[in-house]
Amino acid sequence: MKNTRCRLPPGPSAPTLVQSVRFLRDPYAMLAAQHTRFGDAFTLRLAGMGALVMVSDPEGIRNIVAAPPDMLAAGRARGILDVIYGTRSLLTRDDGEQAWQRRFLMPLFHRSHVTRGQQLALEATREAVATWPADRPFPLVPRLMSITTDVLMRKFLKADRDESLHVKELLHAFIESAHQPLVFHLPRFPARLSAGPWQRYNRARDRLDTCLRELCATRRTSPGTADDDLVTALLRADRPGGVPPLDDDTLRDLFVVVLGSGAETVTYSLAWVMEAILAHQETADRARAELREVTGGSPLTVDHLPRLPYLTAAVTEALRLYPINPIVPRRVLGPGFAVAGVPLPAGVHVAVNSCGAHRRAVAYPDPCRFRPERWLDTRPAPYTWVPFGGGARKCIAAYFALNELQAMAASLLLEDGLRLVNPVVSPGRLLGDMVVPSEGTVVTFTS
Ligand code: HEM
Repeated sequence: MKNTRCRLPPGPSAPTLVQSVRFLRDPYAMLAAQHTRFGDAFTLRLAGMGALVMVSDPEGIRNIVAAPPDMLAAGRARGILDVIYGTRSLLTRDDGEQAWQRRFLMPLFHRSHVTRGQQLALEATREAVATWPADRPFPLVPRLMSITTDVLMRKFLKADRDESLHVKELLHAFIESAHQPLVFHLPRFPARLSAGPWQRYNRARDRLDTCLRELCATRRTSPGTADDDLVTALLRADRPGGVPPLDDDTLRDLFVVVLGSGAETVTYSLAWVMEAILAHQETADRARAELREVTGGSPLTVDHLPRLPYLTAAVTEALRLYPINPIVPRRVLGPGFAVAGVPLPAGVHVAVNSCGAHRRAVAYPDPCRFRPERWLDTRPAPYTWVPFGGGARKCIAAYFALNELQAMAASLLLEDGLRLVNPVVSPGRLLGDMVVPSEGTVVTFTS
């Protein structure tokens, strides 16, 4: 261990527990402090990951995301997520099955599906906002989670209203139980002691898994169409010769990845987008003025969305300052990979430090300022804006999610009565492997 420490880029000397607690409590502040102190390459020690080399310069990032899979593995680096997504989906594996699942799922998020996704996002947002409480503070995050899950369910689950509600309830209860810090960081414990948060987690997982197994059984006997039902599409998929059809456990993991991680990532990103815009009065006024001009007072439709350059810039800028996955990790599998000239031994983790990359002054003058204008005439230079990761394991839904975010933000901003209770951007806290606004974005709403 001592040797390994000597060979890695420098980093804070505090014990793993102390570094982990700091990261858990305020990930952005912790990473910014280390970036200022050590520069573009430094080593953290975090519980569940061990030594983690963080990289934020474009060339270093390119080297990470372009490394061959037998040198750096993404799935194995995400092992901490097994507690939610299991071990059989593309998220947490690196083999030929991962490649097959990726090839199968990517077309479902292709550009040709974006307009439909935005339409669903506008409908679901409008319906939800009509039910929000007026004139009293409430956290926006759970309400956004409900909308983003509805969008994905309407796209991927052919089910009646009651069945959808049931699946949604079980999915949310399961995710919430898995996010309890004790469960998330010590998931193997419940095998020996089923009590407290582990007991809640085991029960929630069993209920969800039973429901999804029943769903698979129903789809086997009375399928939907491959166009509107993910389970049917997966059951009917052509598998390469000799590869067995997908079993229920794999279908379960894929379902939880697409609906669960899909909804969470969009929810937390949207919460940051809304905090950033609403906390900056000039930005909020300008985005609302743009919306009013483009819609001309008529209801917002998907046709208006491509004509909102300022709002699009504000979304891009919010994802720059508040990337929900500030650590995009890979596991070093063998010799040959170096960071800043330091060869990394097998077994350590190396990660794209998106938080650091997004706050480099050379790429972004006045980097800590929220300034959507910087995007009005510019596109990000390669490997300087990486909220969706990169390379062969880049997010399969990046373009789809970006457009969904823009549609939902537009719909929410048209509500003039939506205000932050405390009009500043909150610090973040870690929830699972994502950063969320610490208080869940508390707002008031006057209809
Ligand atoms: C704003 C929303 C989103 C953000 C910020 C986001 C971010 C990310 C990031 C950082 C990665 C890791 C990339 C890497 O390791 O290089 C990733 C991977 C992934 N994302 Fe997303 N994501 C979002 C939305 C979604 C949605 C809506 C879905 C599906 C419905 C999705 C499904 C996936 C999957 C399956 C992977 C793993 C791909 C693989 O390993 O081959 N994401 N995402």
